[in-house]
Amino acid sequence: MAERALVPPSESVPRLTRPPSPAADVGASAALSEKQSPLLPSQQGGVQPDHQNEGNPATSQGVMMLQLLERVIELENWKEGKGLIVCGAKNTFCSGSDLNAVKGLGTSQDGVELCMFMQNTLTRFMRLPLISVALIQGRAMGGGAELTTACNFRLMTPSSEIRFVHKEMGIIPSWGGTARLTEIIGSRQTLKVLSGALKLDPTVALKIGIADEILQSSDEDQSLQEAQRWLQQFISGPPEVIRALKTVVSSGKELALEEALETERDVLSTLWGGPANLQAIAKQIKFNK
Ligand SMILES: CC[C@@H](C(=O)O)C(=O)SCCNC(=O)CCNC(=O)[C@H](O)C(C)(C)COP(=O)(O)OP(=O)(O)OC[C@H]1O[C@@H](n2cnc3c(N)ncnc32)[C@H](O)[C@@H]1OP(=O)(O)O
Repeated sequence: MAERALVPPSESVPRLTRPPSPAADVGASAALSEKQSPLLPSQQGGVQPDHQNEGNPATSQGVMMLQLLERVIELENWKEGKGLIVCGAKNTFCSGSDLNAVKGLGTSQDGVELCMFMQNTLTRFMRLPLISVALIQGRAMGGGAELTTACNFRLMTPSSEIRFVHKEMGIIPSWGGTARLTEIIGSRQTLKVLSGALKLDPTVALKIGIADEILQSSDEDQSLQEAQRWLQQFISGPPEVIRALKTVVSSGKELALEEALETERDVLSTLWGGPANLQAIAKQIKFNK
C-alpha cells in the first residue's frame, strides 16, 4: 500500500481571517522555484525526489508536494516581497500529478487526502500578499492547469497550452481549480473548458479570459524576461502598498461584504499617514500626464 505522505498539515483549507498588517520592507519579484516545477517528475526537470524514496513514485510525489508547501511557507515569511513568477522547466509548465504515483494512490481516501493537501497549499499560495504570475511555457496539464489558476495572472508563450484533462482521467479538478477557474472565466466557460477537456492554445485562452497576455517569445529565458517586465508595471511602488492592495483584493473576493469592508479599514489604517502617503502628498503629484 502506498505510504501516506500526503496527509495535510491541517484537515481543511484555512479560513481567510482578516490579515495582519503588511510589512514595510523593500520588495522584489522572484520566481517561486526558478527552473523548477513543483509537481513534475524528475525526467521533466522537476524537483528531484528524495533519495530515500527512490523507486517509490507515490512517495516521491509526496516529497515534491511537500516541497511546494515549504516554498509557500517561505513566501508567507517573505515580508518584503511584492510579486512572484511561477514557471516550469524544459519548456513544460507542469504536467500535473506523476501518473506513476497516481497508480499507487488508488482509493477514494487517497484522492481526498491528495485533494485536501493541495487545496490547503494552493489556497495559502493564492492568499499571499504578493502579485503572482504563472508563466506558461509549454504545457500546463491536469494539476498543472489547476496551479495556473492559483496565480493572479497567466502569461502564455506562443507555443504553450493549458488543458484540464481531468475528465479524460475520470475525475474533476479538485485542487481548488474548479472554483478558481469559475471565478476567473465564469461558470459557462468553465463548464465548456472542463467538460470538453479543451486544448487551450494562447489565442483561445486569451479570448475566453484565462490568459492575460500572449508573450512574443517561446524561448525560456526571453519569455521569462518578458514576464518580468510585464509584472514590473504592477509591482512598482512601495511594498507595503502593493501588499496591501493584494490583501484587500483577496478579502474582497473571499469575504462577505461587511468583513471585506472591515479589512479595508484595517489595512488603510496601516497606510494612511504612512511614509508613502505623506511623500505622495508632499510631492503634490499630478496624474494628468
Ligand atoms: C490525479 C491528479 C490529476 C489532478 O488532479 O490534477 C492530474 O494531474 S493527472 C496528470 C495529468 N497529466 C497528464 O495526464 C499528462 C500526461 N502526459 C502527457 O500528456 C505528455 O507526456 C505531455 C505532458 C503532453 C508531454 O508530451 P511530450 O512533449 O510529447 O513528451 P513525452 O510524452 O515524451 O513526455 C516526456 C516524459 O515525461 C513523462 N511524463 C510527462 N508527464 C507525466 C506525468 N504527469 N506523469 C508521469 N510521467 C510524465 C512521459 O511519460 C515521458 O517519460 P518517458 O516516456 O520515460 O520519456
